[in-house]
Amino acid sequence: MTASPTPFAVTGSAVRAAEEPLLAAGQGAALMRCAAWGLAQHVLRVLRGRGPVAGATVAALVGTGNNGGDALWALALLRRRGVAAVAVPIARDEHGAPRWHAEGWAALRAAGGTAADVVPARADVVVDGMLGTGFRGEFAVPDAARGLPAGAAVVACDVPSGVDADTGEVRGGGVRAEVTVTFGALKTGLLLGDGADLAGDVRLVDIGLGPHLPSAPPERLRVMDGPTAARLHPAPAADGHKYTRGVVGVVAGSARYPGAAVLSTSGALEAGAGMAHHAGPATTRAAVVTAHPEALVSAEGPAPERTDAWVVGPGLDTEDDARERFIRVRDAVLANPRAALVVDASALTLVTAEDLAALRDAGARVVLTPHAGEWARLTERIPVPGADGAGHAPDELARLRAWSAAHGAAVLLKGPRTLVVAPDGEAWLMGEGGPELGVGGTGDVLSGVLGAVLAADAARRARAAEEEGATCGAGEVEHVPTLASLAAAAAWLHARAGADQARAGRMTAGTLPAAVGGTVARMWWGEARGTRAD
Ligand SMILES: NC(=O)C1=CN([C@@H]2O[C@H](COP(=O)(O)OP(=O)(O)OC[C@H]3O[C@@H](n4cnc5c(N)ncnc54)[C@H](O)[C@@H]3O)[C@@H](O)[C@H]2O)[C@@H](O)CC1
Ligand SMILES: Nc1ncnc2c1ncn2[C@@H]1O[C@H](COP(=O)(O)OP(=O)(O)O)[C@@H](O)[C@H]1O
Repeated sequence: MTASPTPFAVTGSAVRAAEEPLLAAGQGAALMRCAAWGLAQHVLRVLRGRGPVAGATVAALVGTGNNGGDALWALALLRRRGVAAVAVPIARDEHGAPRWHAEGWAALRAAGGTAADVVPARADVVVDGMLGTGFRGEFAVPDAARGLPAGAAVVACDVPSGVDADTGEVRGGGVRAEVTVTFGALKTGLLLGDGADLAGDVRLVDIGLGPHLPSAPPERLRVMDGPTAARLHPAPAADGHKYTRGVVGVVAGSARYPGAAVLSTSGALEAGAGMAHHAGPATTRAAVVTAHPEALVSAEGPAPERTDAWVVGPGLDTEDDARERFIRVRDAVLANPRAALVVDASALTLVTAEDLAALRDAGARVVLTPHAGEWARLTERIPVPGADGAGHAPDELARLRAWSAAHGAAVLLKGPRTLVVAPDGEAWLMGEGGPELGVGGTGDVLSGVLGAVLAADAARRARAAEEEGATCGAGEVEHVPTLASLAAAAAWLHARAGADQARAGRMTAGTLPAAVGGTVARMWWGEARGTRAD
């Protein structure tokens, strides 16, 4: 199987930096032509979806910089396809002449395009070529961009105007696009925050920047997808057994919240754990074995040295013995830091900066899994370093990275766009799934899925280390999946399962683990054996 490359995004600033050597080598015009050609192809695609191309009208709102230049060149190409191409400048000089890319306008005029003060009411497509990666300060929406024809599709050139291509922040006004055609690389600002809401369907046009783009964190934001998740959570080896598939310790649930123990343990088992061992009070132990006869249960949990990953937190009763239960898990991981640790739900209110420091110093692989509210409360207790008085660093991704780096633990911030960051700045976006997951208990399931994915990885590492020892280190050192990538893969599996089960008309967290099982089975063994989520 040839591995498809994992999608990624970089900041707009990184793209600008990547362009610099090419601009210095006199390739600016060629880059722009390339971008304009890609933009024109996507506008044609939109036009074809609406009717005949010849005779259609495309207007572009054109700014003063190269973003406007792209739009003008694209209009010139479209004009040659029989499209009525109209350029609307958004800035004029003191003599009333448009301030825009001179060569682009000359090309459009030569092709038979026209200029106008307003977007014609008959426009089928409006290209937003006002501001791209050069956007600074605030965007005051010009009159020409207000009240666009209701039937026109808006296609943004590179970045919707008003969106910060680095962060997704919208400053001043912002343009809402149906399609954003972006050049050189996906921009992080199109995948995060309000920028993601405004960008619509994002299409990437390769303009040959690849070798010049940054390859390392913190510039890259990787995007989790199915093939990548499948590589990170592979089918068990033919000679695999329960220990090589990973043992998950699940410290969850309480007399008050027994269901969380069931959901988390079910998530671990259905995601393929070799064994799940639940530690809890009699009530939760009974509930877990009733739901899963294959689960092990005890008051104290599995032996630290036999455990590959621990999940702690879902449904702990913080008015009861929750801190003691958390400490037992922390100490088990300190005793065997080969085991990964998932800190979820109630445990997010129990973990201290000192706990995290001890775990980091022991080399443990820790992932905290807050939703937005838990993240806000966590960072009140354990602040983001460098945050201003209001507790705000520049943007969410930067805050996550700063916190993770300071405390040596990965963070998986749950939500409609789940983000995972690791202490070295590695970051993943998981955009799979939708609001069907927004029901109580789905996070508990995720904690178990995450435990299983991390346990499988820890068990594989242990086995590889043993085999390495047996061959006196002669073997090749394999690529080691990172903690952040594994966590993002688990979130992808969970979200895909949610989408699968929603399509099948099931909407509760209780049925989600079975859908996880179906999703994993399809991933491992193909459609024929993966029927449960259908
Ligand atoms: N640099 C290159 O070689 C390439 C650039 N490309 C395009 O060029 C764009 C970047 O071009 P530029 O660097 O010229 O930047 P932009 O065209 O994004 O914007 C710069 C212009 O907008 C003005 N401006 C900035 N913030 C403003 C605000 N808040 N309100 C009003 N005006 C504002 C600036 O004064 C400047 O005139 C990219 O997004 C992409 O579309 C592509 O053609 C590919 C090649
Ligand atoms: N609108 C949404 N779109 C996509 N995923 C969502 C949405 N709302 C919630 N989720 C996902 O659902 C899960 C909810 O987890 P959590 O808030 O911990 O719930 P609980 O504590 O009830 O188990 C997370 O994986 C989150 O990413």
